[in-house]
Parts: sequence; structure tokens; C-alpha cells
Amino acid sequence: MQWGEQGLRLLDQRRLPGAVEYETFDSALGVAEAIASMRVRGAPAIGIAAAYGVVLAARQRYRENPSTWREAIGLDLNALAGSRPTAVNLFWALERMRSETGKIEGDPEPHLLQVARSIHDDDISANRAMGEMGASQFAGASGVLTHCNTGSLATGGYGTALGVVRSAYRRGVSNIFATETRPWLQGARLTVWELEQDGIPATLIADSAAAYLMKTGVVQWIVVGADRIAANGDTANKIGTYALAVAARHHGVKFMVVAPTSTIDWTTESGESIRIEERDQSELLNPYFAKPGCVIKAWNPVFDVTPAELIDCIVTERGIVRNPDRQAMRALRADA
Ligand SMILES: CSC[C@H]1O[C@H](OP(=O)(O)O)[C@H](O)[C@@H]1O
Repeated sequence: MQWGEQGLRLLDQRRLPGAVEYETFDSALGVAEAIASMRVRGAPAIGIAAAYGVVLAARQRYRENPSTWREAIGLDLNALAGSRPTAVNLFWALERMRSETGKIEGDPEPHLLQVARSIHDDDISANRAMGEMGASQFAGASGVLTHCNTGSLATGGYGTALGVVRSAYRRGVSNIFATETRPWLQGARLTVWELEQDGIPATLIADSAAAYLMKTGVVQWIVVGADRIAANGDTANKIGTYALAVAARHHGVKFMVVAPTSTIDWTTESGESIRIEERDQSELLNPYFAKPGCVIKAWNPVFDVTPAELIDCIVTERGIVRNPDRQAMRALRADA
């Protein structure tokens, strides 16, 4: 993701790994569509893209009418907020940008661009810090399994859970596994592509092979990202994460969530209240079944919620919470 004079340049993640194709977006509505269509995806990356989308909105509305741009960008903010429902980073970034608008005199673009860039840069710094903190928990471990894509493609850079994997590899963890992560294949298309680009050896497995892999004893940790963490530590993440946590607990494998504190939603008491995005059934069903009157349908929730009691630790840039619950999570609050 790169900002330039023409706007926001995004890598179309739907085309990876076979094609590396970029597109530049010059409007907030364009960025909203890029998020909704998953050209750009991953909770932190969605938030950062939305922040740049607010810059584009302010640029456009200020040019239209310097006196009413603050009111006019409301429609753009709503479009960005409506792009995807689960990742709280999107709403955190939009509120962060909106809160700046009252401070601005004259052309809003320079000020808002500076804030968007700081959100981007802070995310990369947080990821590098979390990478080291998370990897420091792997003492004695030789194998780790990760789910979905939580790398540079899903963040401002380096990654959350995949950042921990990158740091752990440098510390000698050599058995790295990635699930394919059906149906959108973030693991099979994006995670192993990122690791190949880094020259980091890894093994792709079918989602359905994960429990069997844990039974072999070759992995000691599961490390995943998050889209929304509730105040009690319940964590919404890519569909399949909950099953991994259940199998991990059964097999004595440790379970780590890695996410910046912008992923924690303090207004949501528990995972029961987290809205789970359901995407079109065409992302799951073979085109053969896309015919009038077909009796076969698909249910395509793309996130699930892992209860805090199945999570051994949550790694954030503000520190690590072990055995998360409501009380333990309070240490991560900004006012803690
Ligand atoms: C650090 S990415 C967090 C999170 O976002 C991914 O979802 P999606 O690919 O649908 O945007 C996945 O749940 C990752 O774990």
C-alpha cells in the first residue's frame, strides 16, 4: 500500500500469487470498494487504507466547496464504514481521522495525510515490536502453525502473527506451517507467497490436516491474528481459528493471538456481540451450482470467535496478556 500524488496505490490481493497487479484509487468510494472486494484485506491494512480514504475524501470535498467539506465527507466516511463489518481497526481508524477534522483550518489534506501516515508508520513499528515479543515466548519451541494471512499484505508491513513467525524464524524456529485457509485461500495464496519472498521455508497444509499435524507433536504453538478482540479477550478471527484453538487445547499446543491494541474493542464486552461477516456463497460454491432453482446453497461466515479461555496469550504492542480475561485485559487499556 503506497500513497502518491495520484492517490492510494493498492496491490490487488485477489490476483496473488500468480499476478502482481496494482491499482491506484483517487476517491474514498473507490477505497471502500477496494476493501469490500478484498483487493486490500486484513484488519490493520483495512484500517490504514480507510485512513488514506479519508484523505481522498477531504481532498475531493474541499475542492468541491472549502466551506462545507467537513459535512460533505460524512457520506464518504459512511461508505468506508460500510465496506466490511468485523475488523474493528476500520472503525478505529475512521474515528481517529474524523476526530482530527475539527482542528483544521484551510486545506485539510496536509494535516489528514500526516495523520494517515502516522497510523501507517505506527502499525509497522507495532508489528516489529510484537514480532520480537511474541517470538520471545517460543523458548524451546521448534514448530509453529499460522492461519490465514497476517503479514505485510494484511498490515502496514511486517505483519502481526506472521511478524512473530518472521522473528521466530530468525531465532531458530524452523518448522513453519501455514493452513490454506479456505475458502478465500489467504494462506495458500498470500502467506506462503510472503514467506517465499522472504526465503523462509514453510509447509502448506489443508485446513482439515491441522488437528492431525498437532497430534504428531511437530508444532508447539498456533499463532494467529485478530479482527476484533472483545474486552474479555474473546477474539474474532478468520473462520477456522476457533477449530484450531479447540484442537490445540486438546493436544497441549499453545495458542497465541497477535494484534495491535487498535484491534481491541473495549465497547464490546464479549465475543457474543461481535458481528461476523458472511460473504457471498459464490466464494464457496462451485459455479456448477449457480443455476436457477438449485437446491444447494452455501453458508459462508468468514470469521469465528475463539473464547478467551482457549487463548494462552494475546501479544500487543503494549505488552502480553497471559490467560486473558476481563481483568487481565485491563492492563492493555491506554489509561491503564
Ligand atoms: C493481521 S490481519 C488480521 C485478520 O484479517 C484477516 O481477515 P481477511 O483476510 O478476511 O481480511 C484474517 O482474519 C486475519 O487474521
